[in-house]
Amino acid sequence: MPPRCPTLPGTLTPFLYPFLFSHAAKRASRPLFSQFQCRHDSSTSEPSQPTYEEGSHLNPPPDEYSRSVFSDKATVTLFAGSGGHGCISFLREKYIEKGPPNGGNGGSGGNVYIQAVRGETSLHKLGRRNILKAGRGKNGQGKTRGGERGDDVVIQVPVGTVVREIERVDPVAIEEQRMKLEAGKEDGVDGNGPWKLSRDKWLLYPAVTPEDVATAEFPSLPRARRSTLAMAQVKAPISLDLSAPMERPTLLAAGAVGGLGNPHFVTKAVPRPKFATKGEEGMRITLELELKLLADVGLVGLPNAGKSTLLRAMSKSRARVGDWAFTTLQPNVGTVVLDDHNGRPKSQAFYETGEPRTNYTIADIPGLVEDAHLDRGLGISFLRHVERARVLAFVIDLNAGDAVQALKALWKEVGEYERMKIQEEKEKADPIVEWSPFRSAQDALDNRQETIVINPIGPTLDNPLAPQMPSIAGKPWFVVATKADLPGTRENFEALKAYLEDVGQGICEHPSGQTKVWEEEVEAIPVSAINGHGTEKITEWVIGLLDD
Ligand SMILES: Nc1nc2c(ncn2[C@@H]2O[C@H](COP(=O)(O)OP(=O)(O)OP(=O)(O)O)[C@@H](O)[C@H]2O)c(=O)[nH]1
Ligand SMILES: [Mg+2]
Repeated sequence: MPPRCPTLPGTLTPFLYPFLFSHAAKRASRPLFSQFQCRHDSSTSEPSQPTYEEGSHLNPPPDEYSRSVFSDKATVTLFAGSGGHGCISFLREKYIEKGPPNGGNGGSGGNVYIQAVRGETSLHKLGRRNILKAGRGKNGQGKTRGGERGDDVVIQVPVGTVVREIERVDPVAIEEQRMKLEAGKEDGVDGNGPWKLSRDKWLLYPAVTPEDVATAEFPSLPRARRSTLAMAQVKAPISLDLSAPMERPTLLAAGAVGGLGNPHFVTKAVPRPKFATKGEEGMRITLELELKLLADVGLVGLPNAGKSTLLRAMSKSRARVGDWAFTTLQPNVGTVVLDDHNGRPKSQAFYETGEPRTNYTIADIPGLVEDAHLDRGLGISFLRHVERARVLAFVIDLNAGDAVQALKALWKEVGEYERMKIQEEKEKADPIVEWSPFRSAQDALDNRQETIVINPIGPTLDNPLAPQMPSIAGKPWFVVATKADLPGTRENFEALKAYLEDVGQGICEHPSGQTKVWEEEVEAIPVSAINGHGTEKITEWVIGLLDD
């Protein structure tokens, strides 16, 4: 791999307007990476002939791209393990002709757990597998040996996943329900008593003939049993918001218990029972998973701004790069490792849990076009990702016209989208009940109708930033001014910087057009992603924002 900051002879030496940059660095109150400075020349003249290292990681040949695999939604069906069958066996020893029963119980089925972990960034693996089955418990064996437990399944999901239950089939609950319904009845439909209907729940000794089965007198079937672990299960219906990494997995579905061996059915009348019970069937749960938090930083920009190149410059991502719009059609998430390769984290940054931060994630979001909020150019599906980043980095191409206008255009789309979402939420939160209490015949003839609005809760248009709503304008943000290596971009950057200063001082309106916004200093960081220059400053800034 080429070095992170390749210094090409004759190019980019005056890179990144040092006089502007050093001023910003001085003002920034977050110098967490003291030893982490990008080397750049002190000359301030514009570059004349940009040349890039062809075929490098940042300017890759077409066959160097990895296929983007990302999914923010998945539906999975989980099967808890079924229990193993009980065993029918008898002691066999010399001089003991008809030994007592000694069949072991079946092992219980495997459990299904869920765990939110750092490092996972997408749900595509789960979406692809679709069905996850815990292992079945092994059958019991002779000499009172119980069956082995089935293998557990742990579903690992990215931090920020929301889990909702769609469907649940719990055979034990169905059985309990059936028993409750038939509890009062003396006899079942076939006159054998309610419990004896379930002949399929019994296992018979191999030597038993079909006639024996038909006429066999079974004892009452034991109640459907749940494993004791079921107490620790997440309450049904499952609804989880896994917004923090979990030290231990949480139990979603406990495996079913195993069947009972034949010693359980010994009575005076039947000292050597030739039957045992089958294991319970495991439950089936269908879950819908959705990624609420995509990454720590979301790159928001117009098409072709250089977002994917920036992601490649900052992480080991092999996102597709191309000199045309819509190269990226679904988010690419990259991880920026903060380690300085000496075994110690490089920064003094910490996760919310207090542990030292070792990395952060960046999502390269597909480009937004004008009227994206009206779903132009797959707009809504792209904008959906914007609200899933903790910090927004607006990527502005300094070589593509007025940077301030580009920033305003991006904020306009984001702001409009947010307004639409709030309106949608408001409609959901205002259940309208149409009610016609006909009190008299006359009333009915008049066809009177009343409309009652119950609990107008949640954010409204008057109060768009009401609590419990994630607000995009309230997220920390900054600007990455990219392609700063190209000639004639400095003025554009200066204008952008001046504009952001005005926004900070309240001279200019916030580009989102909203009033309740994130109010801290907005930094503009010039970079040349294609050369990997200036990206360290982004890391420094992001860490500061994530730490706040
Ligand atoms: N000169 C220069 N060119 C750059 C820089 N960054 C990206 N480019 C070029 O700009 C073009 C677009 O880059 P991408 O990274 O694909 O842009 P994008 O924003 O991901 O584009 P979409 O995915 O289509 O929205 C490519 O030809 C890059 O080589 C830069 O810092 N300097
Ligand atoms: Mg791209």
